[in-house]
Amino acid sequence: MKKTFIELQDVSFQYEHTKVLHNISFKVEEGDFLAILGPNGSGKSTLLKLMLGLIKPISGEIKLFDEPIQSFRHREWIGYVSQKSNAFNSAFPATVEEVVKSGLAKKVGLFKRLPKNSNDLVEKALSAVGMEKYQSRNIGQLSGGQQQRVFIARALIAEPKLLILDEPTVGIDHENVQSFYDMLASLNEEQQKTIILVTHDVDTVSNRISHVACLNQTIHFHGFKKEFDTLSPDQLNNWYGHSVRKIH
Ligand SMILES: Nc1ncnc2c1ncn2[C@@H]1O[C@H](COP(=O)(O)OP(=O)(O)OP(=O)(O)O)[C@@H](O)[C@H]1O
Repeated sequence: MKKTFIELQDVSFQYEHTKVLHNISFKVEEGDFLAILGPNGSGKSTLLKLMLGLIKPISGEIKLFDEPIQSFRHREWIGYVSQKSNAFNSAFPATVEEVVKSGLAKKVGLFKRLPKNSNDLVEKALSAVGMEKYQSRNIGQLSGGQQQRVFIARALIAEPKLLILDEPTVGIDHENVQSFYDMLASLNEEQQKTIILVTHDVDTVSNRISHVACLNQTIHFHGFKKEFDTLSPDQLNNWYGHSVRKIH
């Protein structure tokens, strides 16, 4: 039987007086490659923050790797790449290698000595995202998509079981989105990484994704990508609250 990595049961959340999430229940299992899809303001980032334990629900229960989130201690099992991580300007004084190495702190502790094989680990993480040739480049000199790959490598170096990516394709031009998804699919299939990403853009829900969850304050649909493809445009428009295009 597949292991459950994340489970939410009747989770609700509000900021002061604004209700954001209502009775959310769903599971993410080992091996899933899940896209959480929802319009701007639908609560996607809030849902990720709840899953990461950065905020607490007002009601409901969250489990990580079958343990209540309150007692879960293996933070290094979860790699998170936030929406704003690739907002570097070209003068930022850090190389790709340094950025990726900084991800080791999560595994070995902030002030501990880096392992002897840390250079090999950097190479391995960079090659998993197709960025091995950029090791000594300045991070600020890379494109948005390349920076995003480097930040995924920084998460990968701590060897997480689960990768959580907030709007990873923002800043990647249309021609490069497909190869970006191919890279994520190879992390999912060849390196057995379970992946959750959130996106507001229906057009970027690639065929490489295995599952889709549609979120707008609550979960309107959660199932295989193939089932998602059979939904009518009207259903999708209803959940979104405005007209959206679905090309896949
Ligand atoms: N710290 C906060 N305090 C009060 N309200 C907030 C806060 N953060 C988010 N919100 C509100 O909660 C709602 C959901 O925000 P959230 O960022 O989770 O949505 P999202 O789906 O990730 O949006 P986007 O696609 O624009 O990033 C929005 O109405 C937002 O204005």
